[in-house]
Amino acid sequence: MIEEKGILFILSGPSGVGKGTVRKELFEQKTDLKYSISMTTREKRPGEIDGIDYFYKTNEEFEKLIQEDKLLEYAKFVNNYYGTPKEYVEETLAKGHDVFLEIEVQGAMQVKKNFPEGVFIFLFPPSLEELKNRIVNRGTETEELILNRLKEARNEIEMMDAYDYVVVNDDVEKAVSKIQSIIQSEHCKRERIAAQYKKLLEDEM
Ligand SMILES: Nc1ncnc2c1ncn2[C@@H]1O[C@H](COP(=O)(O)OP(=O)(O)OP(=O)(O)O)[C@@H](O)[C@H]1O
Ligand SMILES: Nc1nc2c(ncn2[C@@H]2O[C@H](COP(=O)(O)O)[C@@H](O)[C@H]2O)c(=O)[nH]1
Repeated sequence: MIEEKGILFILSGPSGVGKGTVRKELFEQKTDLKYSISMTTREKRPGEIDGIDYFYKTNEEFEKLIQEDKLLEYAKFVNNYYGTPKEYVEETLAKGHDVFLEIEVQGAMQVKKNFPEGVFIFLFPPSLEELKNRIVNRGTETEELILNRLKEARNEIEMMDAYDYVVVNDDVEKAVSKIQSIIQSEHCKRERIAAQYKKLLEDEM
């Protein structure tokens, strides 16, 4: 029997590189991917909606989810918890849909341990200066939080080699188009494996 599970795509990279912007644009264009909405303990930003941007949790609620093993991965990032709901991802993949995660690097490395067959994409800034400009100009963080996020960014960039693909986000449209190509290419790889498997079965008959 040929396995028809969906593919897990993980988009990661330093804070402010444009993961959310690129992911939103990708989902404007590509509708058959399923986005896994994360859980977080951070404060809602103006305009964010519970159940669309994140599922907002208290620390106690989040720690209960950890204890109950309800998260595929989680990380503490600049004093807040972030995590991926396990059941949603597993059930959606089992139904044959591709799932897309947009998460930071520590979490991506946990996913890699449990889902080595996932496709790991690192979004890279055109420069560290531009990364800083993007976080500052977004205007959602205090100066202290911006500095903390930039400090993390240096460690995160060092993990780039653990990823399958690196996409430079100098231009949103170009980055989305590259991610679309990666998705197509991964599907072609799976089709090749399925075809080889089918041929093997036919040869045995
Ligand atoms: N290619 C780009 N060129 C110029 N500005 C960009 C580009 N991509 C994203 N931005 C801008 O950079 C800022 C940060 O983008 P975004 O919030 O998507 O980053 P992020 O990686 O999701 O950040 P975080 O990890 O902190 O959530 C936003 O103001 C966004 O409009
Ligand atoms: N490990 C995880 N990281 C996540 C998840 N959802 C989002 N994130 C990442 O956290 C930082 C900060 O996000 P922000 O919304 O406060 O700017 C960013 O890198 C996100 O990609 C998750 O489920 N797990």
